[in-house]
Amino acid sequence: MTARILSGKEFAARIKADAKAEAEKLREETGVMPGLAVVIVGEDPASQVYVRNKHKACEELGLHNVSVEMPETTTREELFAKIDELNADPKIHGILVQLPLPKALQSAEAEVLERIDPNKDVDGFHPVNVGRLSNGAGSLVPCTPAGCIRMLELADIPMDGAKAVVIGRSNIVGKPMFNLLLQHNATVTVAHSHTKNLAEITKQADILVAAVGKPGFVTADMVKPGAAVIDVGINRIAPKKLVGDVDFDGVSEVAGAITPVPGGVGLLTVAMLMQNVVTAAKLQLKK
Ligand SMILES: Nc1nc(=O)c2c([nH]1)NC[C@@H]1CN(c3ccc(C(=O)N[C@@H](CCC(=O)O)C(=O)O)cc3)C=[N+]21
Repeated sequence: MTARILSGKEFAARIKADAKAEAEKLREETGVMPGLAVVIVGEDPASQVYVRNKHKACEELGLHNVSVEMPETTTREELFAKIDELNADPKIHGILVQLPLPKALQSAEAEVLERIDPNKDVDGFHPVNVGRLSNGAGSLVPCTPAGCIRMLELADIPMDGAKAVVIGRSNIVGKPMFNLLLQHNATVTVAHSHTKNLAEITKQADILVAAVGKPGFVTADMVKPGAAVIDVGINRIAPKKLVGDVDFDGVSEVAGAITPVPGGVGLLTVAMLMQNVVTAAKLQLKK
């Protein structure tokens, strides 16, 4: 069997088209165009690529967007002041502080994320939004997991009653993915670096999500025939060579559906960010 390739490009286009229509309707009704501010501290080259992709998407949708570039030497107080300014700016509905922060600021990460107005938190990383998601009332949900769920819906891959296994327990992917799959009535297991007999567990999955950060970690012998395999990994193994956490060639012989890297989940992440900017604008107009 050869797996159906779930094209990030195709599903991202549908998510962006929906967000664009919603943004245009909002503009007609209220005169407000949703706006995004991306704050990038320091000069991590990978971060610069992602930030560029986010701005391209904003341009494509006609969203207002600004890029705030701050030097590597930025202090915690300077970053707080910038966030306060964006929180108060009526043209900005979404604020994203690109992670990882430079080393000197990493210990302040939680405080930085909590400084963002929860209704402008388009990453869904603020504890208020984490709590809302956990309670089943999330509106600003982390973009990568939300994009994966939307893709499963659009691809008609059933979650209700399915057995889902998520490998990885990060705040950005693993934990929110667990909550979203659970809300869609999947039976969810979260596996991680201390999990014993991992292959035995992953082989039961109808939906397998890999968010580990290790190139080629998921191999064909770990996958149930016909499963949907979602590869969240982004591993740069050479300057221009990006691979996922899944051994794509081997696993695509066993799986029923699989996302490629690049061209998979990364594109869904950016598309769902656009949707979150529109959702955030609506939340603020309601107040
Ligand atoms: N506060 C915050 N929010 C984030 O959402 C966030 C972040 N920090 N830090 C880094 C990660 C990573 N991320 C990606 C965005 C786009 C692609 C993307 O567009 N990928 C393309 C091309 C990638 C390439 O060619 O390098 C693809 O997979 O085809 C990937 C990864 C957002 N992140």
